[in-house]
Amino acid sequence: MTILAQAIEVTRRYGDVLALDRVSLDIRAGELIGLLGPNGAGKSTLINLFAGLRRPTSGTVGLFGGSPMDPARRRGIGVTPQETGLPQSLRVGEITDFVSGHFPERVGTAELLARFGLGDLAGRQVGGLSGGQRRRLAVALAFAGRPRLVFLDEPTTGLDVEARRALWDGIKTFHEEGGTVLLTSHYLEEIEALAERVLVVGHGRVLADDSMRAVRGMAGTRRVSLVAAHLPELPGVLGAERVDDRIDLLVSDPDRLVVELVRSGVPFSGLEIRPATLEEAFLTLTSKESAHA
Ligand SMILES: Nc1ncnc2c1ncn2[C@@H]1O[C@H](COP(=O)(O)OP(=O)(O)OP(=O)(O)O)[C@@H](O)[C@H]1O
Repeated sequence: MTILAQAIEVTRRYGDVLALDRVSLDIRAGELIGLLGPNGAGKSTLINLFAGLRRPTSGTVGLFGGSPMDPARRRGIGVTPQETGLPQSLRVGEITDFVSGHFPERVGTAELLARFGLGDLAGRQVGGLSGGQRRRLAVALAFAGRPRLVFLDEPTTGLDVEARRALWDGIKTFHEEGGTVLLTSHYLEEIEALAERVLVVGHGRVLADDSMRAVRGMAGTRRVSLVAAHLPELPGVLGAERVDDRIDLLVSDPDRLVVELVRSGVPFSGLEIRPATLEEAFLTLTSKESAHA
């Protein structure tokens, strides 16, 4: 599969701060990648390097087979940073025309706005938009120049459920048409809903880079759920939660737990075992990392 962007042994320092520490990864055509990591893990720095806004301290960053500093290559990407400032007095349609005008190929303004649920707002001044509408416009603009590769840094932070879904639809349509996306999010359900590949970063290092399914399983934990009045001490229980008469146990070895449970003779029913969620995997991966840091 064609590699659109690549980081090879990339380190980025800001003075004494080591934001990225020998990171290597490929972004291949057609992928939708979720980039996860706690605050300060180095996610925005990585996007800035791919977008040619920063240079690595050491290592190599490639975009479309050359340097991201080359403006001709940068025209092939779309970026929405975490914070954007849009001119308040311009109308939504005017800003969209203005941004599209910088690109040789473009999505028509009406089509672009419709894709992101902004079709009715083309004539509205940006100063009159709600925070959520403004954020959706900022994300839509990343797609204006028919990019091959889009970087979205926390695209839906602060959006309500409906606005978030409108944005997801726009991102999904782009991806279904063959577009490539790397997005960061603090909403794990967003990464679960959109991404096929998950990258977990912590302290500037890549802690996991695999399919959604594999990353979920990586933590090696399972959730065992059952109905019981009380439970004895059981081996390998990492966490427990009771809701009414149902008890949820986060465990490392579900087989052993069930054997011990049966051996204990305590009555129980409704036994269910399922893989850990992305959130559980994420917490396990990043807390292991802090323990080693
Ligand atoms: N311009 C800068 N000057 C100094 N330090 C910086 C600069 N930009 C980032 N850093 C530091 O580099 C580290 C990585 O920051 P980065 O913004 O890449 O993290 P992040 O994963 O995007 O975090 P968040 O989830 O909070 O957005 C942090 O310790 C941050 O304080």
